[in-house]
Amino acid sequence: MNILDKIIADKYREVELKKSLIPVSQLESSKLFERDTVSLAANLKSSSSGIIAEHKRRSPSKAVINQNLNVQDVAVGYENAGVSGISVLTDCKYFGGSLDDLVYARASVKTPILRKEFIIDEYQILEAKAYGADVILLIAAVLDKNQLNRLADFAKKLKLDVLLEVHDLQELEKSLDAKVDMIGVNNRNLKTFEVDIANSKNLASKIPDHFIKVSESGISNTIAISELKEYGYKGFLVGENFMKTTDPGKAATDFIFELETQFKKSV
Ligand SMILES: O=P(O)(O)OC[C@@H](O)[C@@H](O)c1c[nH]c2ccccc12
Repeated sequence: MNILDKIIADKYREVELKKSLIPVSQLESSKLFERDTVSLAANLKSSSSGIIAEHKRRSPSKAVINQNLNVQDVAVGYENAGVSGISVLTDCKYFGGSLDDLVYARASVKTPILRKEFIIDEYQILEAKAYGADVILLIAAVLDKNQLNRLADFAKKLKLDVLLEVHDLQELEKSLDAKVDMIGVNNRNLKTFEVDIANSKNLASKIPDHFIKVSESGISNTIAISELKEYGYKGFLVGENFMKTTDPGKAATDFIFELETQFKKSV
C-alpha cells in the first residue's frame, strides 16, 4: 500500500465515525453555512497575485515543517501579503491540521479559503461549508469519474468553488467533464513524493482554456512562477516555502513583492 492508499483508507473510516457523531442537520445549522462564499476562481481571473498560500504544519513527505505558529497569525499575514487565496490543511493524522484551523482562519480573514482535504464523501463538503471554506479540493487520483462529477456538482450547489487536482494525463482526461472552474496540476506525485515543476509545463496544453490553470507544490522561487505564467497558469499553490520560515506572512509579502518587481522589469 502506498501512502496515498493509506491516507484514503483512514479517511473512509474517519468520515464514517464523524457521520455517526455529528449529523448533517447540525452542520447545516452552522452560522457559517449561511455565509456568502467568495470565489477564488474570480480572484485568479482578475489581476491578483495568483498566489494561494497554504497553512501546513507537517506532511508525510517532509515530517515537521512548522509546529510553532498560530493559524490565525499565518492567515492574517497571508492576507496582508495580498495572496489570492489561502489553503488550510484539515487532515489531522498526516498533516497536523483540523477543522478548527479552518474556522479560526475564517474568523480572521476575508480572502477565499480552500479546505485542503482528501474529500471522498459529500459529508466533508458540508463540513467545509459549515466551517467557513469557500473552495474545496477534489483529487482525481483517489476518485473515479462518477465520484468526481457527483462531488463537484454537490459543491457547486453549495456555492463552493472546486479545485480539481490532477497529476498526469490519465487523471486529467478523467476530469474534463467535471463542472469545475479550476484544474490544479500537482507537481508532487502523492504516491512517491517526487516533485517536478515540469509536470505543470507538460500538461498545460492538454487543459482546455475554459479551466483556470493552477500549479501546485514545489514552488520555491518567483522565476518558476514567471515560467509557469508563460504556460497559461494563473494560480500558484505555495506551502512549504512560506511555512518553513518563522513568519510565513512576511515570506509571502517578500515573495509577492519580488514577483511584481520581476513583472515590471519584463514589460
Ligand atoms: O508545500 P508545497 O510543496 O508548496 O505544496 C503545497 C501544496 O501544493 C501541497 O501541500 C498539496 C498539493 N496537493 C495536495 C493534496 C493533499 C495534501 C497536500 C497537497
